[in-house]
Amino acid sequence: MTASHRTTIHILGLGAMGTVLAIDLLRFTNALVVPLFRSQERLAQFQRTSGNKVSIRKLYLEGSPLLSYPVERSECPETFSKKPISNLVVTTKTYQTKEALTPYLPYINENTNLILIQNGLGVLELLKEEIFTDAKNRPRLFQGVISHGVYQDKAGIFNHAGWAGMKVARLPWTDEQMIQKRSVVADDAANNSLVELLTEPTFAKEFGIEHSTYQEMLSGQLFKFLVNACMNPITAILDCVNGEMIDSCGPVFTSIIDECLQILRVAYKPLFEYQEKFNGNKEYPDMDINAVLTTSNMVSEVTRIGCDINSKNSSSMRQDTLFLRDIEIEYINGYVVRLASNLNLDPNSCKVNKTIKELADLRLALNRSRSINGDWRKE
Ligand SMILES: NC(=O)C1=CN([C@@H]2O[C@H](COP(=O)(O)OP(=O)(O)OC[C@H]3O[C@@H](n4cnc5c(N)ncnc54)[C@H](OP(=O)(O)O)[C@@H]3O)[C@@H](O)[C@H]2O)C=CC1
Ligand SMILES: CC(C)(CO)C(=O)C(=O)O
Repeated sequence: MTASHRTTIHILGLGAMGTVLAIDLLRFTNALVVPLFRSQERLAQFQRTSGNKVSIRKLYLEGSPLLSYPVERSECPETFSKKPISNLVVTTKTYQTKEALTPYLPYINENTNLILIQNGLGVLELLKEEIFTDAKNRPRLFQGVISHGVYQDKAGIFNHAGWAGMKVARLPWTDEQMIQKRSVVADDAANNSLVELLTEPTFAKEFGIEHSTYQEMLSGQLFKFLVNACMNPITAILDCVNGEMIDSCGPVFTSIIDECLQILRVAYKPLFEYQEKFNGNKEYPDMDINAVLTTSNMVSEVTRIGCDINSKNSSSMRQDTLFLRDIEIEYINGYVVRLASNLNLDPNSCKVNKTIKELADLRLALNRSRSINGDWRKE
């Protein structure tokens, strides 16, 4: 990339994740960062209340400084320039993806780089089956598995609480492209404008970017999925802070993880067979997935990451149930239930995750009903 060249990157979903990414792109690259809002009203609100600036408090830095950077351009469907989009980041909640993308579909084509930065699984299937159904006009797709932790406080300020990086890889549109050669990574690093931007040395170091093959990213995505499949619904259902359940969560985590892994092993068979087929072949990276994604290892990893490292955190799903917002359960435990059905597995094979999903939905419904009808326990 020449010094004068400026990459434009649109961000659809300027919430916690959109903001943490936008700030570091503005700090460490010369990219033109363009947030896309849902409506003229939300765009005007951003311009009025923030003075066209994105801000975040870096809690992990000495003195917790509040960083603010001006945004040169921001748009919404009504004001959009109607030019093709080169690079698009999607940082909405998973269940908001389709609605958010719809107004911009005429400007997304086979030359667009689209990166999903979201938790959970299932959005790839949604893009294939409901959004980009014409195989000839599909964007180049990427996934970011992000482990940074950001929450919005009562004053509306985003707080970057945990620095933990992001794994990035190109997503395959077909199952046959699931296992990638190292050359795919090298080619994108040299020729793809989005990857070039995300791997610019200063930005990549400061944001913690790890660019890899799909199978390497996927193993990290399944790992993170298991963390979310345990931590998010259980903290929401019990209405507790992550660390409060550290001494007693082992049995329920074991049931959730064991069932998820049995289903994921069928759905992602090429990944679980990777080691015996590809390790030792220089064209592919070596991986040890079967040592990492075991029930006992994952129960201790989920407990360590969820309840110990994030002990003082309130999970994103619990936060959503407290603020009466929709929850991402269909893309976490609900995803495993849909997989079991799509794979024609015995309905009993997903009964733990089905029950956990139903209880999380019930928790949200109960909180919503109490906000209207009052809390009967206090009467
Ligand atoms: N927060 C965290 O620490 C982490 C979050 N994640 C994952 O990242 C993803 C994003 O989460 P997070 O950033 O926390 O979510 P937020 O709710 O903070 O942000 C979502 C943003 O999307 C915007 N949005 C929704 N619908 C539209 C639309 N139709 N058009 C334009 N913008 C829209 C929302 O705007 P509006 O206000 O108008 O609704 C909001 O600004 C989730 O999948 C989450 O699980 C992953 C790791 C950590
Ligand atoms: C890691 C964890 C569970 C931290 O709370 C998280 O990812 C979330 O809250 O969504």
